[in-house]
Amino acid sequence: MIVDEAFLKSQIRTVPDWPKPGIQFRDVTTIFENPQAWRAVMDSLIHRYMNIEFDRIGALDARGFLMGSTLSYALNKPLILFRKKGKLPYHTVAQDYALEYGTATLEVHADTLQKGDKVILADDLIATGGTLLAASQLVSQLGGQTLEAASIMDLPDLGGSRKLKDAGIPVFSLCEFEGE
Ligand SMILES: O=P(O)(O)OC[C@H]1O[C@H](OP(=O)(O)OP(=O)(O)O)[C@H](O)[C@@H]1O
Ligand SMILES: Nc1ncnc2[nH]cnc12
Repeated sequence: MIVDEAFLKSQIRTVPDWPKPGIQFRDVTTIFENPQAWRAVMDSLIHRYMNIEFDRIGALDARGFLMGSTLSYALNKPLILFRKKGKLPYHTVAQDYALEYGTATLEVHADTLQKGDKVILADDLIATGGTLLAASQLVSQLGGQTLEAASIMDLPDLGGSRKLKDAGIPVFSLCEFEGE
């Protein structure tokens, strides 16, 4: 089962000029508020990963937490939280990255992975790819491997999915906003 792309796109709100002029903000809160759309999104992702061998789900702060949590529950896999800087209490490893509208640092607990672990990363959206690339660099730094990066939507005009693929990270998105 895979959600219909046109239906999914129609359920995502676009907010022009937020948080900065020129940015078309793709607002996924409208998916979370819509049980039919949210269930279709999560059923699609669960279906994709239910027969694949992997060890952990990595969820990206903040909207990726909702996807990662649901996948972890449904597939009975450990959940790793990749958090924005300064939120995790124990020993961490950190990676700086650039966003469409700023810079940030992602952290994860240093003992969150075992060497050789295969990880599925989950985030709502791929724009420049900086966030997912930073998470996959942290996975590699800890001796793991990113099996795939899963997102609800890809914004290919910003080049992120291409950048991830070029870095050897397979990408899966349920819909794309291209040239719009
Ligand atoms: O592909 P990229 O250019 O890295 O952009 C994608 C990231 O940007 C958004 O998060 P944001 O950093 O705005 O933070 P939030 O989830 O805390 O709102 C989105 O949820 C992704 O995590
Ligand atoms: N255009 C966009 N819409 C929503 N979230 C984003 N994160 C980075 N770019 C974004």
